[in-house]
Amino acid sequence: MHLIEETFKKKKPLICYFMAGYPSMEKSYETAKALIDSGADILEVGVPFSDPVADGPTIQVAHEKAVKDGITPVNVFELTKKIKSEYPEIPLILMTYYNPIFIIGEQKFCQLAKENGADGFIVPDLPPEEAEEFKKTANSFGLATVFLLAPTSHQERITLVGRMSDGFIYYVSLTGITGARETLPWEELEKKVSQIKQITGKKVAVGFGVSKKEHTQKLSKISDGVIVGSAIVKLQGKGDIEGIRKLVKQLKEGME
Ligand SMILES: O=P(O)(O)OC[C@@H](O)[C@@H](O)c1c[nH]c2ccccc12
Repeated sequence: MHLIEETFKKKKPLICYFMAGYPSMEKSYETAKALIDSGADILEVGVPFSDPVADGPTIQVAHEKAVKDGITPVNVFELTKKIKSEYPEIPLILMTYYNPIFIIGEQKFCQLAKENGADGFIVPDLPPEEAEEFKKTANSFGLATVFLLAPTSHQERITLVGRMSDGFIYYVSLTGITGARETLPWEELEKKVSQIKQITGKKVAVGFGVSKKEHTQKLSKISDGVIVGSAIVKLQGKGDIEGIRKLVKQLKEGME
């Protein structure tokens, strides 16, 4: 069975996003280790890109600095390889905009991802309607493609994503960009997640805005997994590895 699926079978995972190469290659490796050692079940590895349209200020800054420092997909693959060799049981999902895939080529990108320990992809600017070819290629390498749904997604889109998404569906808690929030639209969230689960029969993990234990506590009751990004990346940028450990432990506490 695929590693992502297996992880969801065992528990409701805490999925942690961080940016590769930020604020340095070494620090991003330390970040990954700290995330896993303090309880992250799945990592989303951010691939730096010059025009991250879905990202809020915190992650934008991370993209910008990593790009300026010359971090390339090749560097990201070096990092995933290193993480995978140390933590073979932790799924690594590359979170990348489509452009780097386009430049390297779908076939080659998937091959490199596979060779370097990745387990799948989330490509936020590749709509499922246009992803048939990429999914086919990724799947031929045994790599998962995870797709997103949002509060604005209707039945037809939900059905399509249900068919296209491997392992789980990423439900975006709110319309807008990534970034830690004080509160989430709980009522709508609960309704939508159960609707998606009912239509697709797939696991649904929720991300966007999650920043504290109170959030993970509520989300783990109404969904199959929780995704956290900006709250981590903020600490990552300061090189605050201890802070990352503390945060992940707290978020994880909410899920037990
Ligand atoms: O940062 P947040 O609000 O905690 O949300 C997770 C998110 O960062 C991560 O999954 C992500 C990073 N970049 C993205 C782009 C699109 C969708 C999702 C993402």
